[in-house]
This record gives sequence, C-alpha cells and structure tokens, in this order.
Amino acid sequence: MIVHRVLRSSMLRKHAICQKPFLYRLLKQESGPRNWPNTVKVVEVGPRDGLQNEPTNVPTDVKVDLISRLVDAGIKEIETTSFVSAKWVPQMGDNREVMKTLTRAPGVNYVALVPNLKGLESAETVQTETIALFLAASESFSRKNTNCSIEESKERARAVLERARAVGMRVRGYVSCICGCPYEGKIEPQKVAQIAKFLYEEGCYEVSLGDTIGTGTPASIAAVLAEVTKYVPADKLALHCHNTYGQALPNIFMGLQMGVNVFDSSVGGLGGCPYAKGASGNVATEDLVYMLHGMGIETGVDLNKIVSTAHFICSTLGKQPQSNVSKALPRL
Ligand SMILES: CC(C)(COP(=O)([O-])OP(=O)([O-])OC[C@H]1O[C@@H](n2cnc3c(N)ncnc32)[C@H](O)[C@@H]1OP(=O)([O-])[O-])[C@@H](O)C(=O)NCCC(=O)NCCSC(=O)C[C@@](C)(O)CC(=O)[O-]
Repeated sequence: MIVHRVLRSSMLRKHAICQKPFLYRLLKQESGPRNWPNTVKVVEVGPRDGLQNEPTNVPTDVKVDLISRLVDAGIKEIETTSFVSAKWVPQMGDNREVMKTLTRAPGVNYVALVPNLKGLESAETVQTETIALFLAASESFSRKNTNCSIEESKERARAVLERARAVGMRVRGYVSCICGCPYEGKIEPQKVAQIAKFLYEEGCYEVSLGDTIGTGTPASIAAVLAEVTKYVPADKLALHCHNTYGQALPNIFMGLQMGVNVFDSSVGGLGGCPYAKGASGNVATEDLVYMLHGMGIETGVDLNKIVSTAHFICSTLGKQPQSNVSKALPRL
C-alpha cells in the first residue's frame, strides 16, 4: 500500500526508480483491470427475511410502507413476504394482504417465498409474479425448517415448478446452509452443489446460495462457488450472506471476484431464520451498497434513501440499525 502511494505520486512517477520492471509490475497489478463487474443486482429481502423473525407483530401498512420506500430508493427486486404456514412463522401471516395492498411499480420484481403447492396456490390468488423456493443442503435443517427430508423437499419443489410454469410464474431458488448448519455443523460443498444443480436444471432462473448462520469465510465461500459453478453458471447465482461473524462483506467480495453479480441483503441488517438458532441478520443493504459504490460498481440504489429507510423500519421495531453505514452517515 505504501509502495503504491509512493508510486502514484506524480512527482515520483517521473523518477527513474519507477522504470524498474518490478515496481512497474507492482503498480500495474494494483491499478490493473478490475476483477469484478460494472453493475450488480441487489435483491432486498428485508420485508421477508428481515421481518420474519420479529417477535412482535408488524402491521401490514408498515410492511407496505417499507416496500414502497425501498422501491423509491431504487431497489428493483424485493422479497415482500412468504406464503408459509402462519403457525410456523406468524409474522408472515398477512402475506395476502401485503401482496394485495402494495402498489406495483413498473420494472420492479416483487418476489414471495413459497414452500409447497399450497403456498403457491395462495400466492396465485394475489397476482404474485415471482416466487422463491427454498431447499437446504442439510438434512436436519430441511426437517426443522420445512418438516420434510431433502428428497421430499425436491418432490414439493418439482410440483411447485410444474404449476408455476403452467401459470407463467418465474421461480427463484434458494439453497440454505451452504457453509454450515445449526444442527450438523460444516456442510460439504458437494451437497450444496447437488441442490443448486437440481434447482437450476428444474427451471429456477437464479439460485441464491444462503449462508444461513453466517459461518462462512471467503475461503469456504470460494470452495462452495468452485463446486457449484461446475453445474450452475456464476451469472445464474446469487449470494445470501448473514453477518453473524462479520464475514458477509468479505464473502461477497469473494463472490464478486468469482463472477457472482447478484447479492441479497436486508435494510438495516435485519433478518434471521426462526429455525436457525444463532443466525443473525443479513448483510445490511446500506453496507453492501456502500462497498459496491466505493468499488465503482453501479447498483441503481440511493444510499441515503436506504439509510433513512433503515432508520424508519428499525425505529418502528424499537431497535437500532445493525450496520456501520447507518451509524456513520447522518440521518436525512
Ligand atoms: C413448509 C410447511 C408449510 C410444512 O408444514 P407442515 O406442518 O409439515 O405441513 P402440512 O402439509 O402437514 O400441513 C399442516 C398444516 O399447515 C398448513 N399448510 C401447509 N402448507 C401451508 C402453506 N404454504 N401456507 C399456509 N398453510 C400451510 C396445512 O393447511 C395444514 O393446516 P391445518 O390443517 O393443520 O390447519 C412449514 O414447515 C412451514 O411453513 N415452514 C416455513 C419455515 C420458514 O418460513 N422458514 C423461514 C424461511 S427459510 C429462510 O429464512 C432461509 C432463507 C430462504 O432466507 C435462505 C437462508 O438464509 O439460508
């Protein structure tokens, strides 16, 4: 870094020392071609993942307000709710009302989580255009989260995909526990790759790889991506990083370098799965956007508006945003 600064100073550039091949190479390497894309899609999961674990009921109008603020901030793909059992996840019990009440802005993809045909049928009644199926790479987590084995979850997924195709719905896929499981510990990348391959081959337009409990590090994320990309192209993948150990941004940086250009995040760093004990929030949208913009990557997202949305939803929940950027930037 120090060498870099010295070499960059225009005065010393002209100096003969810079003509030496080693120093030239170093300068070229540090300022050379970028190893990441020019644009990235940010998938906002706050209204679903961010709120699903909140213990007190968030009124439907607050959820709808949150969605419209996020869209106003430039978000183009947003998970709005989930059509799961209200006995399992009470906070998502107003799924139909949310979908009926929100105003759909042109060019925005509103996505709802669906576990089975019953969920899909419910989603259909409220004009849901895109759904997200969620499977796990861990047998134990699959049973705890969806009350079925991985094989059974594949059967459910096939039925949902078949129906979705028939009614013209787009389907996104999730693989949970890509690096670790709250019940089984480390998960082998080959298991993750098999579920990702299944979802992709069965017709999901994108497969989001979920580090559900945030135990991944850049090394384990790289190992997972190396295995998964044997079957699914990197540009059909997304990363969904929880920030339990503060690894989400380094993991995303690794993803960028390995060709991923879609990242899930949650405003204010809210989030967590009720069936993944110890899982903390997702990477905060504002932290993600700050990093991407700092790297010269376009997102179409207005950072100040996201920060103010983080304060809006967190103050409604009676908590502080879990993100450095929201703490550092002045609230507008
Ligand atoms: C999958 C089920 C429904 C199976 O639940 P089940 O109890 O095994 O289902 P069942 O088919 O035996 O039916 C039992 C009852 O549930 C009803 N039911 C059945 N399906 C539905 C439905 N779709 N919507 C509403 N109700 C439903 C069904 O009608 C019946 O009602 P009853 O006759 O008892 O009154 C349940 O286990 C469930 O809802 N699980 C959801 C868990 C969940 O939402 N977890 C959080 C999301 S995943 C996540 O956060 C991870 C992710 C995506 O973010 C990525 C990452 O970080 O890794």
